[in-house]
Parts: sequence; structure tokens; C-alpha cells
Amino acid sequence: MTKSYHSLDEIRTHVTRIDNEILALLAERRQLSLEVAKSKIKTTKPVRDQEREQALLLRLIDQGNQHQLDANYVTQIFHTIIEDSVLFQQAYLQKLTNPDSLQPVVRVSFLGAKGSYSNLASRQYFSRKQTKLVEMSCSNFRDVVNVVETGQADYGVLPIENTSSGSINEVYDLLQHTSLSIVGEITQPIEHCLLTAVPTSLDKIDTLYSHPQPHQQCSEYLRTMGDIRQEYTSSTADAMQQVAELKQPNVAAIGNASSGELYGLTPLKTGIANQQENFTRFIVVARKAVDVTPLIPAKTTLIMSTGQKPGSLVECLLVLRNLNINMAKLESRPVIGNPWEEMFYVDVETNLKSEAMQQALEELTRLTKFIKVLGCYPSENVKPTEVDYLEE
Ligand SMILES: C=C(O[C@@H]1C=C(C(=O)O)C=C[C@H]1O)C(=O)O
Repeated sequence: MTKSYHSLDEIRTHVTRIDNEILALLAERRQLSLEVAKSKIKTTKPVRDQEREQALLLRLIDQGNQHQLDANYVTQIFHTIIEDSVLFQQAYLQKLTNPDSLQPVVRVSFLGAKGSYSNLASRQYFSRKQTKLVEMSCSNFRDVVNVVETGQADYGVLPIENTSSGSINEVYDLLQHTSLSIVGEITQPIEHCLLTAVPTSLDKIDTLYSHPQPHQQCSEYLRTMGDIRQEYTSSTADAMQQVAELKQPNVAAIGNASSGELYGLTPLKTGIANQQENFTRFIVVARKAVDVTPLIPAKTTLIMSTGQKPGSLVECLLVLRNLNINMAKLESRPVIGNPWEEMFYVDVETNLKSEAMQQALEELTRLTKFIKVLGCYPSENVKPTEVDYLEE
């Protein structure tokens, strides 16, 4: 039965109390997931247990039903809670596996000023790692790498591919020549908006500030805007900063709504990317490689050049297939100074230390002219467990 209340303030006091209780329970659940992780170390069970998740979701949907909470609402909330629990356990196990990898304070470099997509990705990546961040803004990708190589930063965060505009070639090319290792990855939703500094309307906009990547990712919407002057900037944050300083009704920046807020910009038009599902995958690089515990899913990235013998790439890919190694991505880039020669970048969903991967490396070394492991790192992509609740 619903209780009767006297005033809005009184109702809000109760809502606040419930919200606080929800938060306290979430924190308690998160702590319990650490106990689960400790028990999994003892029994060498993998962190992810989708059978348990299925059972838990179905039970909660049923339970929710009894409180008139619909199944969609319940699953969405618990997908988020389970994702946190899995990532929290992964972070904990990784810290045990690499005891000196994460210091209490880490310096992280990324492209752009505060609020750039790379800045948001680095905050997100380190959010469950229980470490304090010192942020280092860089004005180009080469500097992001350089400051880590020279020891001025501990980690660098670099975008590597986007679901609309594809691979970020400049970053792939930097990886060919760096001594750094890939130690992590994170995929971030990218929600582009047109942001302005003063109240205005779409028909007044004649100048657009943007980094070339987001510009490309929004090309279809931008075509509908007709003839506008394009000012390219070195980062999204730079675009937002310039528009904030100009304070003109005819200029807009492409950026993310929450980053725009930092610059006092408001969205004039949201959801302008070519694909609604616009994601960017970022990699995290460091001077020292990490090991990934076998209890969590790992990815390994290699680069190799096969020379120009016909069929040599196919032979390499057959090695992976025959060892049941799943390839998540294959990218090729020209080798500077060797016309028509290609460097292949391969992401596989396998731990570097696994027997299969060790055997693959042995065979690939024989088949290739050059091969190098860029890193082995935890896969942080926690795909939600599907439940068939409609048939219940
Ligand atoms: C907490 C556990 O680890 C993972 C997280 C789960 C959760 O948050 O409920 C459930 C199953 C596992 O994928 C567990 O195994 O119980």
C-alpha cells in the first residue's frame, strides 16, 4: 500500500533515503564480487559465468514482475551491475597478476584538452583500477606516445578504430615504430552533437569547428547543412574551446554534450553521427608489457610482414585457424620506404601465454619476414548475457 505524504520535501526525503540505500547496497555487492574473485583464484574458475548470470536474470525478472517492474527495466539495470562486477573482478585479478603495474598515482597522456574523447576514455579506463590520475594533455598522437616512451607519463591512451570512420591509420603507423606495449583497451560510445556557445538556430550556422575524425563520422548530416566553412582543429576539445571563445551565433563545434558542458556549450542538435551506434575503441600503452591471468578473456595484438610471396598471408591465417585462434581484426598498412610492402596488424582473442598462441608464434615466425607482439591485454568488452524472458 502507498503511504500518504504531506509535502514534496517530505516525499523527496524518502526518495533520497532510498537512493542512498541503493548506493550502499551496490557498494556492498561490488565488495562481495571481490570475495567471488578470490574464491575463483582458488578453484581456477573463469571470472565470467554466463550460466549463473542467466539464472540470476531470470529469477530477478520474475521477482521484478511481482513488483510491477518490467523485464526490460530489470535486465538493463542488472546488465550494468553485472558488467561492473565482472570488470571490477578483472581489475583486481590483473593487479594481483602484475603487482607493480599500477601505482597509487599514475600519469596518463591523451590527445586534446580536458573533455576530449580520449580524456573521457582514459578516465573510464582507470575508473575501476583504484588509482589516482594525473592527466597530461597532448596536441598530437606522436606526443602521446613520446611522453610515455621518455618516462614523463606512465600510460598513453590512443583511439585505434571507430565504427563509422574505421581504423585510425596514424595510430597504427605509430605502433609500428614504438617500443611501448599495449596493456589495455576500452570501447567508448561516442555521441556527437552540434554545440554552440550562444543561443542560435541551425540556419544561422555557417562555420564548423571540428577534428577531422568526428567530421568524417558525421558526414551525412553535415551534407544536409549545405555550404558551411570547415575549420579543422587538433582535437575535439580544441574545437569546443575555440567555439567557446568566439561566442558567435554562426559558429558550432562537433563534440560530446557532457564535454561541451565543461566549456559552457549547449547542444543545438544531438545524434548527428552517420551511425547511431558510434563507438571508438581505444588502446592503452605503457613501457612494460603485462601478463593476463587465464581467468579472464585476453586479446593479443601482433604485427607482421609476409613479404610479397603470393598466398603468404593466407598461410599465416591458416596457422591461426588450425589452432582454433579467433581473429578479431586484421588491418594492413604500407611499410614506409618499401613500396607495395604491407605490415599486417592482427588482433586475436587468445592469451599470449596459452599453448595455442605460443605454437602459433613459432609457426608464424617461420612464415614471416618480421613479426612482433605489440601486447596481450584483458578484453574489457563484457557482452550482456541474453535472456529469453518473453517466453516465460
Ligand atoms: C559475481 C560473479 O561473477 C560474475 C558476475 C556475476 C554477477 O555480478 O552477478 C555473475 C556471474 C559472473 O559472470 C559470480 O560468479 O558470482
